[in-house]
Amino acid sequence: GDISSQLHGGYAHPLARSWQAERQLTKSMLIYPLFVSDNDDEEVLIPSLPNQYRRGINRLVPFLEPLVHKGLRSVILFGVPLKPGTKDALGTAADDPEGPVIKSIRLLRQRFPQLYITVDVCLCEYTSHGHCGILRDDGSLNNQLSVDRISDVALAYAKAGAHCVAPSDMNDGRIRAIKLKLIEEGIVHRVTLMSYAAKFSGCLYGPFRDAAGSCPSFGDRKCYQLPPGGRGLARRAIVRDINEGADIIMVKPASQYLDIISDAKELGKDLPIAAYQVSGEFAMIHAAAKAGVFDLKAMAFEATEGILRAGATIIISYFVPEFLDWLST
Ligand SMILES: NCC[C@H](CC(=O)O)[C@@H](CN)CCC(=O)O
Ligand SMILES: [Zn+2]
Repeated sequence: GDISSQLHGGYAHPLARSWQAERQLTKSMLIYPLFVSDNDDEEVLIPSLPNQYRRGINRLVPFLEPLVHKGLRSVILFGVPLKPGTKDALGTAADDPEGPVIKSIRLLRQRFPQLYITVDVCLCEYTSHGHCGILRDDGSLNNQLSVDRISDVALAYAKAGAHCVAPSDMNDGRIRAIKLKLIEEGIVHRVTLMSYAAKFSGCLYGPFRDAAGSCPSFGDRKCYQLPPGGRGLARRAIVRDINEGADIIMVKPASQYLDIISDAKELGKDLPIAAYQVSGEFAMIHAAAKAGVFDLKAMAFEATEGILRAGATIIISYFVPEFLDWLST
């Protein structure tokens, strides 16, 4: 038949099939989420998040040592304050110099000099109301107070030694505020600002909230995380955060938002794009594999193929320990 109709020859061999992909998954693309609590010696399985644990600071090094040896390059830290009385309306504990996050930043920088330490910046784990900011009397986010507080927390983490701060709060203008404080402090040259620029509200964060104890005590996050149908809003938020000084743009969740990842790559073609395969995506793949829908490893890889194809070159995933075993580079 007509020669232009013949495509099979271009992917007849496994290597030729791998050449068809613009981006290949490598260990250096992977960031592994860690839950660090203020109970120094605990190591507690998180029931809704398969194989994931909440750990106290004394359990981090023994856990990470073999992973670093296998090629783990980066982690993202989430603080989980468990001590009663820690939470308040302002999320005061978020930048407690004796808190689990700041102590872990110092420990990991000292113990694993090559490990790139990313730190999530938010207040929802530390506020009594569980929202990602400081509230007005009517329960809505007070933008000015929230942005002031979030940028103070980001600065504290950066001063403690974080290579990267990643504000997941979704308050308007927090990227600009963080960038300005890093500049004023004279450390902007050594701190990456990764924005959760397009982060959508929805039902895929449940297991994380179980792990982090970060459920909103009332209402929801629909007035600050993006509405799932808001493609235009996401494009506007991505452009805004690039203009406010973000060094990396993140889209979250990942597999249900591949068009947004593609938009982020188009709008931020000169920046690395990150994607967060969230707790619900991860738990769903495990649950389906357990139900016999597909092989776990095959689906873990197929999900990342889509995320890479859409344009991400950084993936935050709870599968990272497995990928360190499954990948050769
Ligand atoms: N700061 C918000 C945390 C947010 C979940 C939520 O909206 O509660 C994500 C963490 N950045 C959840 C991540 C996940 O589900 O894996
Ligand atoms: Zn939050």
